Amino acid sequence: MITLRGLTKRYGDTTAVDGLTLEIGAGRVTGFLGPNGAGKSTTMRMIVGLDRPTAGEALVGGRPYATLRWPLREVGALLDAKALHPGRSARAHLLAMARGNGIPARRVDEVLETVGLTAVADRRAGTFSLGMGQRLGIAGALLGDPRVLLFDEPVNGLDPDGVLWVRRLMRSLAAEGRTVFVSSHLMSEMELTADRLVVIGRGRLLADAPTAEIIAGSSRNVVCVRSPEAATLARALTERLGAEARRAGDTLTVSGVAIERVGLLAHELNVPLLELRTQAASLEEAYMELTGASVEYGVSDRAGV
Ligand SMILES: Nc1ncnc2c1ncn2[C@@H]1O[C@H](COP(=O)(O)OP(=O)(O)OP(=O)(O)O)[C@@H](O)[C@H]1O
Repeated sequence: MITLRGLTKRYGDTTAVDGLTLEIGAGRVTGFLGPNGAGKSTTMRMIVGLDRPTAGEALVGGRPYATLRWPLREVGALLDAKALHPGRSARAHLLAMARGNGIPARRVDEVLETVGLTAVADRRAGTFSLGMGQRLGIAGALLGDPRVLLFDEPVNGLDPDGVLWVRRLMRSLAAEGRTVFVSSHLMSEMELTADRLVVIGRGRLLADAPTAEIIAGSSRNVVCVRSPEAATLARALTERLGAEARRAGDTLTVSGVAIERVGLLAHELNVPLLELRTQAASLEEAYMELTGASVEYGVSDRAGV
C-alpha cells in the first residue's frame, strides 16, 4: 500500500504537488491521470525518495522510502526509461542494481525473460529502441520482486503487442496482491487496465474512485432512442422530464434522465420505439470533464480556425 498525507512539493513559485492525501491499495491497478505538468512524476519521485516533499509525507507499506533496508525489494519503479548507462549491457545494468540490493544474480535472467529481452541481454542499452528501453526499465522495477510497483508512462513507445503485454503484466501483478500505480495519458488503455483512478490537476486531487464510477459520473452517458415519432417524444422528454433531447431524423440522444423513464414515457404516449439503449461515456470524455479547468498548457478549441 502507498499512503500520501498532505504531500506537497514546491519549486520556487510553482506548486507541483499540492496537499495530496490518499491511499493506493494492494491487489489492484490504480491509474494516475492528469494533464501535462499536473504533478504525476513529481508525486512518484517523492514516493521513491528521489524528491523531498516540501510538506507532508509519502509512505510505502507504512514507512518512508528512506527507512527501507532493501528498497528495491519493497518498491520497484519505472520512472525514466532513458535513465540508463548507454554503454552498459542490459544484463550488466540489472546486475549492478541487484548487487546493491542483495538480490541474487539469477533473478536478473528471470526478469530479462519476463520482459522478453533475453536475446539482447548482452547488447549495449544505448543501442536499444524506445520500446526495448521501456522493457528494460520494467525489468528493473520487477527485479526485487517488490509488493509495490510504480510505472510512469510504461507504454510510451511500445508497439500494439507491447501495449497488450504491459496491460496483462499490470493485471497479473495486481492479481498477485501487489500495489500497482501507473501513470498514463492513454485513456483507452487506462480504461482497460485500471480498476481505480486517481486524477490530479495542478497538483491537486480531482478524483479518487473506481474507474467505472468515474465513467458513470460523466454527463456524456446518454440514452439513444429511435422512433418514427421522435419529435413528439423529444418534446415530452423536455417538457415533462426536464431532459435534454437532441434530434437527428428519427433518432434522439437524451441526457439527464434514466433509460427506464424514457421507455415508460414512450409507453404512456403510445409512441412506438424502434430502438432504446444507453450509450456509455468513454473514460476520455469523463476525464476531459474532470480536468477541463486545470489544463495548464491547453490550446483553445478555436486554435487554427
Ligand atoms: N526539478 C524541477 N524544477 C522546477 N520545476 C519542476 C521540476 N520538476 C517538475 N517541475 C514542475 O512541476 C510541475 C509538475 O511537473 P510533473 O513533471 O510532476 O508533471 P506531470 O504530471 O508528470 O507532467 P507530464 O504529464 O507532462 O509528464 C510542472 O509545472 C513542472 O514544470
